[in-house]
Amino acid sequence: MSVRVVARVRPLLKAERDLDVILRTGASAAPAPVDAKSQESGDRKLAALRDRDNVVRIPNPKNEGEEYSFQFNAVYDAEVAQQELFDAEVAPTIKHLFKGFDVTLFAYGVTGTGKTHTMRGGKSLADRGVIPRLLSGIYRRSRKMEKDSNGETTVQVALSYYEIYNDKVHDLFEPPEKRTLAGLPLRDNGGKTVVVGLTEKACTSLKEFEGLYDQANNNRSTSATKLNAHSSRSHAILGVKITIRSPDQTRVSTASAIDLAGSEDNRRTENDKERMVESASINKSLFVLAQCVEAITKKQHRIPYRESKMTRILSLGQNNGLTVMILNVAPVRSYHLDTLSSLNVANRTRKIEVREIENDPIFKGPARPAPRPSMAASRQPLRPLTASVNVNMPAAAPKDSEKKDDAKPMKAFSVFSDRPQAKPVTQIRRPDAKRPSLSGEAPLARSLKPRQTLGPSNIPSSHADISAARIEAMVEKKVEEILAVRAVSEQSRQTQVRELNDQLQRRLELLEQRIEGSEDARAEGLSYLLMAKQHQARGESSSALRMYQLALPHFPNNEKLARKISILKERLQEKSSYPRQSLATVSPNKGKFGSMLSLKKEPTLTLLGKRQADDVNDYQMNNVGDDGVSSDDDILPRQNKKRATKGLHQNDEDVECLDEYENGSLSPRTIHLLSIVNSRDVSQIKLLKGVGVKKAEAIVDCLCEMDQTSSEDVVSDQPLFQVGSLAQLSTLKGVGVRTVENMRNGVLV
Ligand SMILES: Nc1ncnc2c1ncn2[C@@H]1O[C@H](COP(=O)(O)OP(=O)(O)OP(=O)(O)O)[C@@H](O)[C@H]1O
Repeated sequence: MSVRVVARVRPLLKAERDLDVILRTGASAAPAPVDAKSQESGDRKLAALRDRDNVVRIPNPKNEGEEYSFQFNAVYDAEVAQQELFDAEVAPTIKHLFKGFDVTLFAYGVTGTGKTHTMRGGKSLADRGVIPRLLSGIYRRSRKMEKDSNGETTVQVALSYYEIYNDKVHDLFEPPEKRTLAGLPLRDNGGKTVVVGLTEKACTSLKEFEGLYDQANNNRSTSATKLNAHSSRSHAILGVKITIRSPDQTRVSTASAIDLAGSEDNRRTENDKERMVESASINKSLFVLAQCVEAITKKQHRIPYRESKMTRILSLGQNNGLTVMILNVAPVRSYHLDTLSSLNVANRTRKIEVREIENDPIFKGPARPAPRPSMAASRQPLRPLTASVNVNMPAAAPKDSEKKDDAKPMKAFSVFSDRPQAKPVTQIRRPDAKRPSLSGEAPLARSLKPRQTLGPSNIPSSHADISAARIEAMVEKKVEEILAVRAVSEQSRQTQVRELNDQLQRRLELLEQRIEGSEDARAEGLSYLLMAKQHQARGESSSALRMYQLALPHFPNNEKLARKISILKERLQEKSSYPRQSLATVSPNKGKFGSMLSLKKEPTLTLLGKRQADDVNDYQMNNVGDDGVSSDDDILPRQNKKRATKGLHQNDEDVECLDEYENGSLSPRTIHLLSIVNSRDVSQIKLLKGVGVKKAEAIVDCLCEMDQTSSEDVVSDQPLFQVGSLAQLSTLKGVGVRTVENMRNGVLV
């Protein structure tokens, strides 16, 4: 089925005069065939409505004696009310919508020709445009469907509404301050172009719709121009998605109602810079639309859809379902060339075929094989309407006029060269019927030369003899357009660059963080390795093993490290099978846990006792195998007897300290010091006087080993090992008496 194209001529506005009317509408010499089926079904009224006047006639701008005529599916003159247009063109599409077909309705035309009036309309009931009437029809049909099915079928209506302003998509359901510079992105989804991140609002009644629609329209970009006090500066697209759920299937279809911005001649609009930029963007997208239409009808390989967001979304000729184009035209001379250009585009659009394919329903229950799985996704082939040859040429066109045109090149539209006819002024009515007629004024019509020029896309092919002045004007217009387009692209390029910079900056930061993170992790791993080596060098194999194991996650694929760990494990296992009795016999005080645990059991260890313990330690160290691996060596802290004896009597503090060593009574200072050590918190311990990070770590490691060994060898829920005295503290690995003194002296209580 081809795109249905209907023309609507608007009435004269207050500032326009009857004398300037140049358009004529009239019945085609070859009326469109009335659908036999609809007659049979008794729908004669609709058939009559649609079989109305279907030709628009416009004089040749260069020779007023000649007239071009364009035939459309229907033509609605100035007297046609909103209701009539809706009943004839839009109401019939609603039933298709409910059968699962998508419907696209769009208004096309020059600025100020009545597109918004047609689509949105006025506030009064009679003035309501196509969109509110469409919604009203949808709700009425939904209620009926739900009622007829006794509530088994439900219909949900959801709305989306967005505009394309300066080739950026903005959600009209969102307030303008939420807009981003780049607008919303488009994506291709199964052959359809979708806007990503668009708000979809469920809407249950016409009243709710009116509220939403009015609110959203306040967000639309409109401005006053010289040609239209409320000119739309954007293309507005309303999507009405209906979801019909019956017990066995769900059908989704969408009606898209599009109010395109109108093309404008900037010499007539006297637009300022901002309006110029908008205008250039509007003109560019409409120019691309015209190019798409031309490319489709000429069966060209490449259709430039992607050159503008509007053409991408409209996807004329690629969208399934039904498409109705309403061409809005102004009847007056000041629009002469623009009207001619619009008529040309619309005339070509008629030849575009649209596949009448309904959306696939979603079945409930077990999955059914899709009837044509490839069809839903594949795009339809583009082809011109084959039966549309010379559609504008009325069958009864005068033969002599054909002969007369023999020598001329073929025209895309028919030309009547009969005598100038009386202008059907009665057809072009002003909206305000009470307005006094100006027909008595001096006939200025002829003196008013059209100031606008044709764009290169829409110059009729017969215009071989265009005057130099006209060419100059065309060139001037084109240059202006190109400059404005450049301004738009420069603006968007700068935006892109800014966004790119932001993105790059963010990525750089992330990268830095990652590198820093990995470097930190590597440094940590290396420090574990270093500590492991130090432990190993000291013969503390189990500590070394622990450090190697801690290093392993930082070097996950390091075979050497894995090998070291397994060797150490083996050695430790071998050693753990050594008889422990030897130790027990050496020092009955220590029991089987070695010196530290014996210290734990003897918190009041004296220096003498300590020395005895040291002797045992030395003995044990001597019993360690060559490889330094021993079951107890890692548990037994080394002593620094020399340092202990040397530093104990240095001052009063030392004396107090010595007392504590000897009698085990703990001062608040010592209790505090021990609580810090027992906290096993490296960050706290390293702050103690004379203790750096390494020493703090060594202390914590030593305590952890004690915990581990205690829990492994004694009882699993053994409480953590606690250092109970200064003496005990001084026996820890890396801590001598001197260190204990320092630590204690530094503690403030
Ligand atoms: N059929 C009509 N009956 C009465 N008034 C009309 C009709 N069509 C258009 N008008 C009037 O013409 C003027 C311009 O119409 P409108 O704003 O709809 O044009 P437009 O094509 O949407 O313009 P733009 O592209 O600049 O947005 C308005 O004042 C509108 O009320």
